[in-house]
Amino acid sequence: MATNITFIGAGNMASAIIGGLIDSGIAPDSITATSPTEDMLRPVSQRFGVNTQTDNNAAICNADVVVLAVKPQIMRDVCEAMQETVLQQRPLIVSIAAGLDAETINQWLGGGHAVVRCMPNTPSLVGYGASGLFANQAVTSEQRDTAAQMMEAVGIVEWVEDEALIDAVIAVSGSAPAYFFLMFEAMEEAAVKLGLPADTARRLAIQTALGAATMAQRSEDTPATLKQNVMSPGGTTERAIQHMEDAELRKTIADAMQACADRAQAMSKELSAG
Ligand SMILES: NC(=O)C1=CN([C@@H]2O[C@H](COP(=O)(O)OP(=O)(O)OC[C@H]3O[C@@H](n4cnc5c(N)ncnc54)[C@H](O)[C@@H]3O)[C@@H](O)[C@H]2O)C=CC1
Ligand SMILES: O=C(O)[C@@H]1CCC=N1
Repeated sequence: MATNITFIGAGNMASAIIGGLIDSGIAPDSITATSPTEDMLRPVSQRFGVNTQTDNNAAICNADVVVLAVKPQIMRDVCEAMQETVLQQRPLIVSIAAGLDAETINQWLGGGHAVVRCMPNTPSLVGYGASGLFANQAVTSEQRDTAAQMMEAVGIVEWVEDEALIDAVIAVSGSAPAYFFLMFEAMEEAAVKLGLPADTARRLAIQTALGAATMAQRSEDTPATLKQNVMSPGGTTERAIQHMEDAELRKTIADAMQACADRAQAMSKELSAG
C-alpha cells in the first residue's frame, strides 16, 4: 500500500492499528502519529518506529489518508483546527470515533470531504481485528479500496451501506473484545474457587476461547451445532449451559449490546449538537 497515513491521536486504538499495519509489512516511515506532547508519543515511536508530530496540521501535509483517532468529545476542536489544511490537501478521512457520524465529521472539517467511518477493535494489534466500514458519497472507489486495504491489513472488513448500522457494529465488535475479557476474568475467578491456580486457569480459559473461535471460524456447522456437540445428554456441559440459560445470559448479552448501541446514538446527538 503506497500511501502515507497520519493518525491524529496515538492512544489505544491508533496503537493497535499501527502495530497491526507494521506487522503486516507496511513501512513505519509511511506512518505518522500525533499527540499534544512528545511524552504521549514516546510509546508509539519506541514500539513501532513511526514518525511522530505534536502539530496536527504539520502531520497531515503529505498524508493520503488521515485517521481521526482522538476521543469523540474532543473531535470537534481537533477537526476545526485542521480545517484549512484538510481543505487544501483533500486526503481521505477515516474516522474511527464511536458515536460521530460521517456528515458531522465532514462539516467540522469544512465540507466536501471523502469520509470513511470505520469501527475497528483492539485485536487489530495482533492481526485479528474486525472492522465495520461506511463510506460517504464523496469517497471514490479507489479510496474505498485504500480504506479496505488498510483495515484488511489488520483483520477482517465488513462494509455497511446504511451508516446507522455502525452502531450495531460497535455493539458486536468495536466494544466486544471487552465482553470476552470480562468472560476470561469471570472464568479465572470461578476456576480459582474450584481450586486451580490463577495462571493455569487463565491459560486454559484463553486457549479454550481461541480453540472455540477457530473451530467456529473453520467449521460449516453453526455455533448452535458446535455447542450441542460438546453437550453429552445428562452430562456436565448440559448442566452448565442450562444454568446460563436459566440465568438469562442471552438476554443479558442482548440488553448489553442494546445499551452499547443506544449510547453510541446518544453520543451522536450530544456531540453533533454541541
Ligand atoms: N479503544 C477501543 O477499543 C476503540 C476506540 N475507538 C475510538 O477510537 C478513538 C480513540 O480511542 P482510544 O484510542 O481508546 O483513546 P485514547 O485516549 O487511548 O487515545 C486518544 C489519543 O488522542 C491523543 N490526543 C488528545 N488530544 C489530541 C489532539 N488535540 N491532537 C492529537 N491527538 C490528541 C491522546 O494523546 C491519545 O494518544 C475514540 O474516538 C474511540 O471512540 C473505536 C473502536 C475501538
Ligand atoms: O468504549 C468506547 O467508547 C470505544 C468505542 C468502541 C470501543 N471503545
